[in-house]
Amino acid sequence: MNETRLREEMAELSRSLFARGFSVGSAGNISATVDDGLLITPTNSCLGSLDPSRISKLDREGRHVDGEPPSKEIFLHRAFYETQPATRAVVHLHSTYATALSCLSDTDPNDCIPPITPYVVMRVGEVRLVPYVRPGDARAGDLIRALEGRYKAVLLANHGPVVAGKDLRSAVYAAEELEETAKLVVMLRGAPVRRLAPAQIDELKRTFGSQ
Ligand SMILES: O=C(O)[C@@H](O)C(=O)COP(=O)(O)O
Ligand SMILES: [Zn+2]
Repeated sequence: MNETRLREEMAELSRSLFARGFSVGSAGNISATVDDGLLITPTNSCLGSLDPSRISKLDREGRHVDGEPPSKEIFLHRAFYETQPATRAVVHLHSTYATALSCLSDTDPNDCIPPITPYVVMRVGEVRLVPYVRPGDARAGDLIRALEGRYKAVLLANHGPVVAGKDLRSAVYAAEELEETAKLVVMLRGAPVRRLAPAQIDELKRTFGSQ
């Protein structure tokens, strides 16, 4: 996909997320790679009204070369690209239920989103909790790098989800699936939930791989 089309797709998908309440105000940020660097939503921008031509562009060294000033979470996004060669897009949201799980003190940090449906296994996989740092703190990048690329999705403690994908649409769809599953997890709290069995999870991974 060429850069012009990618900018348009970033604005379209962001608008769709905003319209359905996955993001409010100026919360969240989205990035995607291009041949000579990456595009990222401008800091303090509203996902509901991005201007494709004003989206920030950074070169391969992370220098701001075009558009409005980039999201302050650039360290977080770059850490995913550095540790996951197949990742081409990263989505960070404050979507309500995933953020609720990121705040609950009894969320298992190694298994924030249990494998309760096939689709969350196929689209998201295991989700790790990353310790709290202030939004925009470069240490968020260090915390992601420490995971050595093993997780496609994480919850930032007391903050919200971050999801990586092989392209922008995949990352957005995975972020949506993570949020919908977080909603189920919150709704089912206290109920005797049946998780998918390891053999069922293995079958899904064998059949569908990482989408
Ligand atoms: O929570 C925050 O402040 C950031 O993580 C965020 O979601 C929005 O920051 P910008 O992308 O810099 O607007
Ligand atoms: Zn945030």
